[in-house]
Amino acid sequence: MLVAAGFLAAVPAFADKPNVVILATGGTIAGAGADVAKSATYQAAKVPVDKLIAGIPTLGDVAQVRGEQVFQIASESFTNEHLVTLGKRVAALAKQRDVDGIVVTHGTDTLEETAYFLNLVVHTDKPVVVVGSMRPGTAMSADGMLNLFNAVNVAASQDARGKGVLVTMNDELNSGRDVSKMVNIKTEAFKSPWGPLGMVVEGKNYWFRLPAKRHTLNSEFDIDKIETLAPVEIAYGYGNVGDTAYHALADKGAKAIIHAGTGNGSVSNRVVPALRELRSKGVHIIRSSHVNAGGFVLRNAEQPDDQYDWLVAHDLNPQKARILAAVALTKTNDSKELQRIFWEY
Ligand SMILES: NC(=O)CC[C@H](N)C(=O)O
Repeated sequence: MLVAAGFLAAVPAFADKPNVVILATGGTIAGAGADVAKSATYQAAKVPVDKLIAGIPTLGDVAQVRGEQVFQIASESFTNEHLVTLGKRVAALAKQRDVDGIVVTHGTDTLEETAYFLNLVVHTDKPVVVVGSMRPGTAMSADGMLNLFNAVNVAASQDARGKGVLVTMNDELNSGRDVSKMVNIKTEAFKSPWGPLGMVVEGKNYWFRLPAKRHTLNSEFDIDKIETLAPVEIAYGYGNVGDTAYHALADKGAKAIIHAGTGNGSVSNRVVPALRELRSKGVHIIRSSHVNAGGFVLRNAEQPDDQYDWLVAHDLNPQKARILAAVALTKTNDSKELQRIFWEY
């Protein structure tokens, strides 16, 4: 930690160790099961953050660590309000001179959404690391302890600065922008379609690549200026689909609908008229793809987006596209601007 000479007297004796704050929100990493064999049936969001920290005595060798219990929930119950509250807390801590890095413990179901959200809206170059686990701490071969140990190491390290929000699971260092839960029963659950940024092994980071998209300090979005997110919903594409869901979501007030399309964001001819009608009424239509290993949706491929004034989410999966649209719509309602944002972030 760099400290101006004039402030040295105020720095406490443990100042040689970086200060890391763990913001706990729940999930399996705070889960508990009935016995050691229960790796998949257990209750999420049970164990308080102080107990998680106390469970890893060697954390004290890495950093001066303290915890805050922000929420205690399963992440499928995260709302936009939870995102805004958490984002503001991360941003406030990042501004503190006595905080060097921040870890967010999180359920894995929507971890990829929160990590991308923080990556978009928190203006800091300090490491922000989001982490979860696939097995509760009460199970044999629980993965949370090592994942959290790695997360604190990354948050405490100088070389993790300026790389955007990171996710450390299964020894990999992934960008919070790219990473997604690909499988829900393996500890190797989180993957980035374009590969990890690096590995964290025995507390040391090994970097192989850098994020190319705008994030954190280089983002035009700032959580300090956001109070609510725009209502954005997702509708799924599949064979025999009809237009009911799209109309229902728009009737409930959606400002944008993410089309979680088949293949490269293709749209059934049974749905196209409804989407054109909704766009003419002001609802943004954003074509994304629900293919598992990573979609890649280009403008005017499959559908004439220029003619219909629709948008494409490019490589963002539907849930990440929802996050970006919900943030972007707090700044602009212009479709050209929104499309620029989808290319840049
Ligand atoms: N592995 C997990 O964390 C899943 C538990 C729970 N569904 C959650 O997302 O919080």
